[in-house]
Amino acid sequence: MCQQTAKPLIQDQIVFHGAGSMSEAIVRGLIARSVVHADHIVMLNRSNSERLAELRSRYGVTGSNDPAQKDDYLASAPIIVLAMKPKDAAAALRALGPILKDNQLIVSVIAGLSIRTIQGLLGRKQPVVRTMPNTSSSIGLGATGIAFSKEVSEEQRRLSLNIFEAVGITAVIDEERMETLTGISGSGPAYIYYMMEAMIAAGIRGGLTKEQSAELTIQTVLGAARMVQQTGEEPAALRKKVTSPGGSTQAALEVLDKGNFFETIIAAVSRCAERSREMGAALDQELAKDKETEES
Ligand SMILES: NC(=O)C1=CN([C@@H]2O[C@H](COP(=O)(O)OP(=O)(O)OC[C@H]3O[C@@H](n4cnc5c(N)ncnc54)[C@H](OP(=O)(O)O)[C@@H]3O)[C@@H](O)[C@H]2O)C=CC1
Ligand SMILES: O=C(O)[C@@H]1CCC=N1
Repeated sequence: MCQQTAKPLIQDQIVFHGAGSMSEAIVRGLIARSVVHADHIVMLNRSNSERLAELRSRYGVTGSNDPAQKDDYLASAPIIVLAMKPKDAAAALRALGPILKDNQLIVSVIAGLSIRTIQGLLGRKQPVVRTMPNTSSSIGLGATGIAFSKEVSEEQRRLSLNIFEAVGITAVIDEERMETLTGISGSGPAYIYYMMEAMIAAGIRGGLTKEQSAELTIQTVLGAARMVQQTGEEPAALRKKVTSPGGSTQAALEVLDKGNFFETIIAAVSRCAERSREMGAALDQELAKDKETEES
């Protein structure tokens, strides 16, 4: 019997410009869900050859840090995902602009970097999709914020949504809200991991084995998230159901309140958003430098 292999949803080549944690999370998710075939994925970095070898052997993707080869890939790919650290973005965009053609889609995952600054540093009005994913994309449970520049065609919108819907949920938002979203879902996994670290440590201090403490913590976080999702009840209502008056949970929550837990989380989200804006402003200054050089 002839076996039918399903055609991947995305047939276009995707070039990841930057081959770190975030690129890997997206690539892993795309490949695991057969949304893009590994043959159509190219991962580029600046210099780390060992990392490229690891990605090649793990996912079967193409990897390169050879400057001429990288330019060839970048000059022809219909989709380029910008995934370097913000501090490396200005130089990368200045070098990228002159080799691009009009219709190549730029998808940025870079925190703080605005569509206007991307187009300014490229020196051309390229179609740009600004996104803020998170590392849970690697297991298909990502949450990605998306904003489009007006140059993005309907087909390119669909294509970029396909990429991120394949690795989790998406929220199309006004670009001005991207920093707040970063504070919630982009960086959010780190807050949850931090809380889990503390819970595991507390279990160990109380005499549980490391394995027991970790397993119980994981299941508790998983169960709590699923309860909110599946019951549709507000977190506050579910919290009340755990909290018997005068009981142990109430005693624990009183300690959290003494540490101003609720407002501390809100302050952390707010500082995260502010830091994203600061990183964006630093990249804006790079653009201002380009304009000054042009004028002088
Ligand atoms: N990690 C996360 O949870 C999230 C990250 N992001 C965003 O993703 C971006 C990448 O973060 P992350 O993956 O954690 O970073 P990493 O440090 O893990 O990876 C950065 C990658 O960029 C490469 N790089 C640097 N300069 C260039 C260049 N000029 N050309 C090509 N590649 C280059 C590096 O290569 P080499 O190692 O060879 O120098 C490396 O592969 C950031 O802008 C961040 O804001 C967004 C959402 C979540
Ligand atoms: O820490 C950072 O800057 C990036 C952005 C969101 C998650 N990590």
